[in-house]
Amino acid sequence: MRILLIGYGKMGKTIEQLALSKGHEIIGRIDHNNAEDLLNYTSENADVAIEFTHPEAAYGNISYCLTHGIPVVSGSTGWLDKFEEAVELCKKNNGAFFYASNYSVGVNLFFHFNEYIASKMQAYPEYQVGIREIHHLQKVDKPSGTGITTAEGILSSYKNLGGWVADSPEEKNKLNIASEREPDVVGTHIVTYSSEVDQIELGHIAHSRAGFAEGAVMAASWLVSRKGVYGMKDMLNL
Ligand SMILES: NC(=O)C1=CN([C@@H]2O[C@H](COP(=O)(O)OP(=O)(O)OC[C@H]3O[C@@H](n4cnc5c(N)ncnc54)[C@H](OP(=O)(O)O)[C@@H]3O)[C@@H](O)[C@H]2O)C=CC1
Ligand SMILES: O=C(O)C1=N[C@H](C(=O)O)C[C@H](O)C1
Repeated sequence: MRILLIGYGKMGKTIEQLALSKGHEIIGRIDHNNAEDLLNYTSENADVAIEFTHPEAAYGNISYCLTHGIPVVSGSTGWLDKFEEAVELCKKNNGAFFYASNYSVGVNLFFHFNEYIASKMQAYPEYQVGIREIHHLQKVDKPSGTGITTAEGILSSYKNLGGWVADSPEEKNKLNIASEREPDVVGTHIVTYSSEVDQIELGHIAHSRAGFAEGAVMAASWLVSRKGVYGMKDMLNL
């Protein structure tokens, strides 16, 4: 595949290495400094774009791809207030758009088990549920996209909780997502059910960015022959 990398930071570089090792071609690398070079790309020269940038930049990059016939795989977080607009744009342009807050297969299994556990735990109100996410110091958004997806998985069963809150454990009728920032932590997510007498935990710890890159390149290969809006549940049949 001829891959256009939009975002050439930690993820862009990890994806490049993996994609080259699998025999793909990187036809362009876009970052903050050469953002206008995006205008050089269309469906004529790019088979797919893989976009990992910044909350402020993601929607613009995705909409460019969707309006220029380039299938786009995005992993950027912190921009999802515009997600429905991206979905509409994709439909209007008969485009192809893949989004995941986390491309690791392990995290998507964690999402699956998280939903199952929540469906059982909601019957036991003596357990208070909470989420912790821990990331490196360079992360610009919080809570993490993965933390928010985890919260949505719990809230689909916990109808009595009126949404999630960030770093506000005192709001007892909401699901708290606690964010911690520490040097060199790739991405850790832990769901805790805590009672007076015991505690149950489900967690995922990423040891490197390789799992995110694997999933993103897999999604790009999967998307190029499709039209529509997709996520990891579609690709992995979860
Ligand atoms: N879904 C998933 O599985 C994962 C998602 N992420 C998410 O991916 C995103 C990127 O993460 P990461 O690579 O670690 O971050 P980095 O900060 O290392 O890299 C971000 C890159 O985006 C570039 N960028 C910023 N603004 C623009 C713009 N306007 N146009 C084009 N490029 C731009 C930056 O350029 P410059 O350096 O010049 O500013 C940099 O190259 C984040 O939102 C993160 O949360 C991360 C890991 C996994
Ligand atoms: O910024 C990161 O690094 C990560 N971001 C994603 C998120 O916000 O969930 C995924 C992963 O945890 C790493």
